[in-house]
Amino acid sequence: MDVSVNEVIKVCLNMGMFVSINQRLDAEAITVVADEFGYDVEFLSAEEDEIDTTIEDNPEDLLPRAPIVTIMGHVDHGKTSLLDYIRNASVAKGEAGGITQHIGAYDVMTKSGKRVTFLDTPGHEAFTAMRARGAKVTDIAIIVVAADDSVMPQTREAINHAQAAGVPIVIAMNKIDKPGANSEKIREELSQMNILVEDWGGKYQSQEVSAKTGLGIEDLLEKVLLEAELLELTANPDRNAVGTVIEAMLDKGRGYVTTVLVQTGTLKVGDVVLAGPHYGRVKAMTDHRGKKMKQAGPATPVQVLGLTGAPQAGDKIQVMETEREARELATQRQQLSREQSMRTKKHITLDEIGRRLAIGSFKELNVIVKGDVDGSVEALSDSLLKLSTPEVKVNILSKGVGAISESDVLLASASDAIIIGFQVRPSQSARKLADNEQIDIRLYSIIYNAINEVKDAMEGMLAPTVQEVVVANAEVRQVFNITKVGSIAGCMVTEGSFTRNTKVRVVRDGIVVHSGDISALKRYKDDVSEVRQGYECGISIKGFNDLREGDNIEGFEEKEIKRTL
Ligand SMILES: Nc1nc2c(ncn2[C@@H]2O[C@H](COP(=O)(O)OP(=O)(O)OP(=O)(O)O)[C@@H](O)[C@H]2O)c(=O)[nH]1
Repeated sequence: MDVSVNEVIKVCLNMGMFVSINQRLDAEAITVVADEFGYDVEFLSAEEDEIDTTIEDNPEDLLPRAPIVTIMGHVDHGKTSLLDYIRNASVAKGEAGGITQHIGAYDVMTKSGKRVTFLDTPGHEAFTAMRARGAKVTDIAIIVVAADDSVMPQTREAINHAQAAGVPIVIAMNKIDKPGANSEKIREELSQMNILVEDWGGKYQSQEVSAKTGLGIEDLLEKVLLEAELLELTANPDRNAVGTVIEAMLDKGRGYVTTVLVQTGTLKVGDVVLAGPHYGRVKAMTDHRGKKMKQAGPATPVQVLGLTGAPQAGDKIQVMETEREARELATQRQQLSREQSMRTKKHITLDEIGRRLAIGSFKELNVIVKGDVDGSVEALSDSLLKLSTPEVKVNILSKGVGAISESDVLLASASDAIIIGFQVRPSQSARKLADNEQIDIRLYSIIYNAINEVKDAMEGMLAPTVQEVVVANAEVRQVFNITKVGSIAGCMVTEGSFTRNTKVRVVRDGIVVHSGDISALKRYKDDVSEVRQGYECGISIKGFNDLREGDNIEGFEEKEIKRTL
């Protein structure tokens, strides 16, 4: 802007911001300061802001590359077994020698001579955690369903997570060797969630497999390859490599060991790389059998030695021209991340919708719905979908019964969604993660309120509303049933304080089982007016005698919240 630092500082001070010359301003402050001097600010996205890793490739330089596959599914349906079988089967084909190591990813050759790369951290949590960090690695998801079991909650979740990411799905019906296996039942159950497999005239490929005997696994890989062909996956091997960090650790003998999945270009021994806030020169590379490699092309997983620290899974890694440039950028990133750990990135909230509508950048509202019973989840999801307007589309990314979990919060973070809970609560860890990630979790006990609030937000007119604010929490440690009085819960107040007038909710396994008022609040035998955090007390609840050990009693107040749009 061609103004002196002192002038900038003066403007900041006038706005009540006490800044120093070394301080970074946030986007909002920058806009205001620039405006003072008659400038408009245009923000580039974080990636554009740094170095250009998206060098345009000439179409003629692009060559087909192997697909990158993640395996997801319900607990014990055979994700790990399938990954292990595929890995070991490829060793048997004459490549034996090295001992297979779990380095986070591996690639195999199919019988038809094509390569497929697998991410070796099964499960949708890992998949979505990467996505939440901005890394898009997976091309295709294999959803494993045990044919002797059923489509389970985590099967549904995995499908939702893959779909939210726009990643095509291939179904593997596993454990087909077992006497109780019934793949027809699985097809039926999948169809109920709109996943119609090809055998039933749908678009989803599926394959019966056994991770124990290997039956059907070659066919499964061929189907994955077919799916990959439709995606026309290409990359330019003839450029500086860019990839994603899959995992990293400190090895006593070898220093920092980083598993990298090269996505484009070719990574070579001797290259200088920048990986998140770390850098280094590639000293050596090995594949998942410990075999030394001189170079690694697109879709190849390699273990890299030579970095100065351990980047996080999902960090981007890229080749730099000079070590000096890499070091400077690494230092800059370390400083930025220190500063940014205080701020968090802005995810969508209901209150934020009005602002985004006003600047015309709001086209889709992504929602995750959790509820206490199937009926209410369906009713709520249907009504929310109907709120779509020509301007703003409502997408239900995922819906399900049960407490709001960490995996829900991760999905919200990866897909910029809000979470709506009906008569359910977030688990402790989910609440913490949501705080960190700044995810808007809205809890309702009346469907009508949920729909109205979202509707108002979408019309850009969230009126002042009454919001419930949790003011106290207690754990039920013991329950006494006293004739004529009913049940009294012996509790420990773990947060805030309860008074006799505090409204309460009983939460069991994340689901609200009762809402109402306290009828008695006691310390030992005496009635008291207040009990604070860290104290034990007895609580009984008006008209509710089903208190159980392990329940949580949540105290809340209704506060009028003024919306500022
Ligand atoms: N008979 C039979 N058993 C299988 C098959 N696949 C997996 N199993 C068994 O099922 C159990 C669970 O398999 P895992 O591979 O650990 O399942 P997973 O989905 O990775 O489980 P988590 O890692 O706990 O989520 C193990 O005891 C396996 O031996 C199969 O095709 N046939």
